[in-house]
Amino acid sequence: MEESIEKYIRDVKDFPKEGIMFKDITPLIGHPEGFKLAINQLLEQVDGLSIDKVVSMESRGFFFGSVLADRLNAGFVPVRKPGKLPFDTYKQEYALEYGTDTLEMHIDAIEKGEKVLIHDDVLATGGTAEAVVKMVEKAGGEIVLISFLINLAFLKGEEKIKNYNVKSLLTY
Ligand SMILES: O=P(O)(O)OC[C@H]1O[C@H](OP(=O)(O)OP(=O)(O)O)[C@H](O)[C@@H]1O
Ligand SMILES: Nc1ncnc2[nH]cnc12
Repeated sequence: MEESIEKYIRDVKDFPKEGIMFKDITPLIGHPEGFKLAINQLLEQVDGLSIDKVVSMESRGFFFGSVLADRLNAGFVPVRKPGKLPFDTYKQEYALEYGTDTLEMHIDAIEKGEKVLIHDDVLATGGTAEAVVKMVEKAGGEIVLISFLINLAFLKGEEKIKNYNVKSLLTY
């Protein structure tokens, strides 16, 4: 059986709020062998798909998203929290497992018809991923894969992005 990244994920109880079991990926990225393993497994998920742009969300999505873009010879598109991107942006509100927020993406970051991989570390309620999907589609991008390290399946986030090709390395 293929080695799992699971041993590098730390559970932190009641962070950032009581009742949340936080999946901490800092041990994963802190161990070179864990980081490499995760990168290689994320690349296996892409499995020959041609990708023009990798889109990832601030901030934990950036850890792997930019590496994937380099390895796939794709461009990298940061989706950021409000007020951080300097040029004109699409804006999308969303609900989180622990609050609400807005995300932004530059309006010229994706060209019509470009093939897009959306990557984030964790799929929880799916609000973040759904917001990013909406902005990518507003820009005219074609979403070929939405990839995660971890799917917290009990939060049913996949239902919000059920019409897409969704893959995760670990499911809880
Ligand atoms: O599926 P959802 O319920 O929308 O939650 C998943 C999102 O929550 C976390 O980000 P967070 O907003 O905590 O920001 P961070 O990456 O900057 O820590 C995580 O990195 C995902 O982006
Ligand atoms: N439980 C959780 N652990 C880590 N990241 C998250 N993002 C949303 N919920 C999370």
